[in-house]
Amino acid sequence: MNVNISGLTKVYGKKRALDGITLQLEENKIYGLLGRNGAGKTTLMQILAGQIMPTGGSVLINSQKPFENQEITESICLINESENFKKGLKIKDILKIANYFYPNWNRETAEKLLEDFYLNENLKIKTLSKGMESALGITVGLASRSPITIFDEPYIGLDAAARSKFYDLLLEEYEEYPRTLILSTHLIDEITRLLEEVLIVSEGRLLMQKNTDELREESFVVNGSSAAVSEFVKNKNVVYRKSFGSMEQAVLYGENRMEANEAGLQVEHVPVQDLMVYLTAKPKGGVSA
Ligand SMILES: Nc1ncnc2c1ncn2[C@@H]1O[C@H](COP(=O)(O)OP(=O)(O)OP(=O)(O)O)[C@@H](O)[C@H]1O
Repeated sequence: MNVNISGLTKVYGKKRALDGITLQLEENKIYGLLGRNGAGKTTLMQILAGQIMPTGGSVLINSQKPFENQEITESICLINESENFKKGLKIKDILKIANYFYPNWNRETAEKLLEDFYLNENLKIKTLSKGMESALGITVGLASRSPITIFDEPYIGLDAAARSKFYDLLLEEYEEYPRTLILSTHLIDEITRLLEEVLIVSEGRLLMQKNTDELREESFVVNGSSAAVSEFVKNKNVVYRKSFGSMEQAVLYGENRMEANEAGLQVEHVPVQDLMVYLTAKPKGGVSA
């Protein structure tokens, strides 16, 4: 399913949660939706999933508006950080509802994932720990096999081993049954390897949409003498700079790392999480994609 978002705004009272977002998502890719607290990620995902209405602009999924449009919403599964399931139900009830709601629901996958996360179908939602509830959300999200599956920080309470299992299961499922996956998380460096494209949102605006490999190639840290670094960064896009005595470090975005090598500077990789922090820092605000 293709997603076309144009000039999308969402206003809550005086707050512009989304402020003119334009982007396209292609079918069967894994996207990372990144940004600081309050950037507008959840709002964007809820609009995509047809759960809330935009204030302005348009969202078209296969040329249709998603809001209260069952033909579209049954093809989208949004798993939130918490409160995905009614407390009084049992896990097996959730699976039955999911089977009814999602046309591509796969019962065997759900059973396998429950086993992988050591969850018993007879447990009531209200007895689940935070981590167990997250594992159930992940199970429903992956077993839904929805053409657009969105995970909004789905790892609350999951320990590092369970998160790592989630990432592996997600890749396994995606390889076997490709779909569009949108992941939003603050644990950015954990998921970077999964992402084909990175989207960074800041203060309701899309700051960047880039292929992850290109992003890695075009962003880097240079270290060297202050004189050499100052000379190199002239007229370049520097997103962060720090001095240590006579030495200096600079982080560049959208530049050619070969030039830094040729200038004799020490060049290092910059983690996407750090890059996001630099790009969304105030007062600089960021740079164009
Ligand atoms: N229902 C609402 N009523 C009023 N303001 C809201 C509502 N939902 C979101 N907002 C505001 O809109 C802005 C964007 O919120 P949103 O939850 O989309 O951000 P986010 O990027 O998902 O943040 P986080 O990473 O902290 O979850 C915030 O300033 C938030 O306070």
